[in-house]
Amino acid sequence: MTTAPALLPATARVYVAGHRGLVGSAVARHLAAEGHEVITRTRAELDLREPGPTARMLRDTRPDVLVLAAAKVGGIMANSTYPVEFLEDNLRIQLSVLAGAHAADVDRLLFLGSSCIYPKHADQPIREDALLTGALEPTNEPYALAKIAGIGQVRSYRRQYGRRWISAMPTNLYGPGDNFDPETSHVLPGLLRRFHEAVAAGSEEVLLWGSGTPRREFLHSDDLARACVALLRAYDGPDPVNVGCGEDVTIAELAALVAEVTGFTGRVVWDTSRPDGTPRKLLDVGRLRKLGFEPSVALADGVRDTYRWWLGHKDS
Ligand SMILES: NC(=O)C1=CN([C@@H]2O[C@H](COP(=O)(O)OP(=O)(O)OC[C@H]3O[C@@H](n4cnc5c(N)ncnc54)[C@H](OP(=O)(O)O)[C@@H]3O)[C@@H](O)[C@H]2O)C=CC1
Ligand SMILES: C[C@H]1O[C@H](OP(=O)(O)OP(=O)(O)OC[C@H]2O[C@@H](n3cnc4c(=O)[nH]c(N)nc43)[C@H](O)[C@@H]2O)[C@@H](O)[C@@H](O)C1=O
Repeated sequence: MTTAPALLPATARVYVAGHRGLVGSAVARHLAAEGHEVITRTRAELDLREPGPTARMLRDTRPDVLVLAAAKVGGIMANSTYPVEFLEDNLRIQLSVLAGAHAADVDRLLFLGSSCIYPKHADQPIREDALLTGALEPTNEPYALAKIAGIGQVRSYRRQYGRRWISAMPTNLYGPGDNFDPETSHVLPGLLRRFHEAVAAGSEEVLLWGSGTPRREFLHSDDLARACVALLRAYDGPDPVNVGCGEDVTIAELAALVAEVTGFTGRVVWDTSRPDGTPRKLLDVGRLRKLGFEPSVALADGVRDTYRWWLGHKDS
């Protein structure tokens, strides 16, 4: 009787696509710390939207495992302002990377989607089977559609070719290496920067977006990386797996925490001309917990750690 090879052999060579990003850098760090050879290419070396060069690189390097953490990513305003890039760049990256990985016989592949693939008014906490049961949140529908297509690609390669490929759906992420641009970032780095600059300028007031009432769940990128490794090691099924911490906060509560961390004591004013986005997207993380994963970074610690990182890097 032959047994299937281990899902993540200790000697596996792993290509981390997007290794300079928030997620890719954390995943690459964790895999390297566990002794894996990590293969990387910068965007200047390889534009993953291009199928020919992507297929050639994969054929030449022959990774055993691929983590797709390269994508067009951004906060609510970036998604609303550049819907074409959020749809097309992501579709193109997914098409060229997955087809190239199949041609290069990559045994294990982890595709990263996002909690925004679920319907805007899904029951909370959101289970994986809520996928495709209702209308999406308009501010990020193009991005969500590309990510839903990616889940479909993974499932199709599994069904037609027996590939041991999987999909993970992370909640909102943050950590060292995040994007702190005030217009295109996600809320957490955006708030750290706004509050920091208000303190530096001696301002009494900080202007934040929306109403402050939407709820979001935040996971540190180190926890996400640990979850990715756990999934590669233990999971081999067609359904996506939610990755979160199981708790959420309102944006107003997050603002209070960031004010405390940055030392801001003034007033918060809400700019309701900016979108709120989805009212709530707390993930049901039961499936991930069954694999033995528990997050280890508390939000307050993670925010402090990310603020420290940014203070050390903001001028470089
Ligand atoms: N951040 C979050 O809150 C969440 C992220 N995710 C998912 O996690 C994954 C990683 O996101 P995150 O790390 O935050 O994103 P980042 O923007 O931090 O990193 C994305 C990486 O992809 C690379 N990249 C983008 N386009 C191309 C391209 N055409 N060719 C080659 N490389 C490219 C970027 O390269 P360069 O550095 O050169 O720009 C960057 O290294 C994505 O799939 C995202 O959807 C899911 C849920 C939440
Ligand atoms: C990860 C996830 O990220 C995005 O969805 P989002 O969760 O809505 O994104 P966000 O982090 O940008 O905002 C969260 C909330 O925070 C409020 N908010 C207040 N003040 C600021 C602020 O200064 N910046 C930002 N960005 N938001 C702010 C903002 O109005 C909103 O109510 C999509 O890309 C989606 O596709 C996706 O996958």
